[in-house]
Amino acid sequence: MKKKIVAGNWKMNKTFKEAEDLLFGIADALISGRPDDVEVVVCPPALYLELATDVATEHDFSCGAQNLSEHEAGAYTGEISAAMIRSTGAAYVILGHSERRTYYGEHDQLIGKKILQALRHELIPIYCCGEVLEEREAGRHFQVVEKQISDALSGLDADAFSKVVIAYEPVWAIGTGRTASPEQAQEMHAFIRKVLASHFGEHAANDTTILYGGSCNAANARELFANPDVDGGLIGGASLKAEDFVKIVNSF
Ligand SMILES: O=C(CO)COP(=O)(O)O
Repeated sequence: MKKKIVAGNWKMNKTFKEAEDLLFGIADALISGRPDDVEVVVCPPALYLELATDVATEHDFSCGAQNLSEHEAGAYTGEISAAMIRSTGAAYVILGHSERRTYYGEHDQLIGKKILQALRHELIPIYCCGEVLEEREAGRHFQVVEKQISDALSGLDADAFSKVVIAYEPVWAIGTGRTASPEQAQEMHAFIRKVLASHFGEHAANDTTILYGGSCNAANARELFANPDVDGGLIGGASLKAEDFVKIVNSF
């Protein structure tokens, strides 16, 4: 089912005490007011997931991880499995983020395996796609995003899309302060829905929640979320301050 979501990707930030403060800060700010129909998702480093889900359960928000292993279990030093993440009470997992593609060599085929692994363990993948600046300037952004979607999601049945979130994150907008314009975001989100319809059917297109990510903040969220195909945001920097993050939640 398509829904409104605001998700915070903390990336590799916060010590334990800082994470605790931020989680309680978010909980407090949400108590002061929030729209009923927006799901709030917090994605801290995996180390803090159990703590986060404890706070989240009491304050009606959800949690997600930032990555998982494509393997089930076993001798994979340093990896974290889907079952482990699910056992903390987390409901979501960010997969295919451009930072993982760039710094850790993740590619669509591997990400596709991780998506299936997430679904197998009842985690909702937030699949990130988006072009780099060169690709946009060359007019290849639609082609790039279509390929990322068809390659990584090719193993899914049409029914799975009710349990998949897509985040369009143009790489040139991530952490740069340069946001996609509301028109650019809407244009790409509508295109993603068209791609989903043509590869997986109308249901997949209508069921899938599509978030925008890339320098989304309290000042520009309202304009971005006002677009018919923008179902919410995946927030990086602005999710690290409780007040800013909850302002974004209240931008619908
Ligand atoms: O990468 C992002 C979320 O996953 C976006 O990061 P910023 O909001 O810091 O640009």
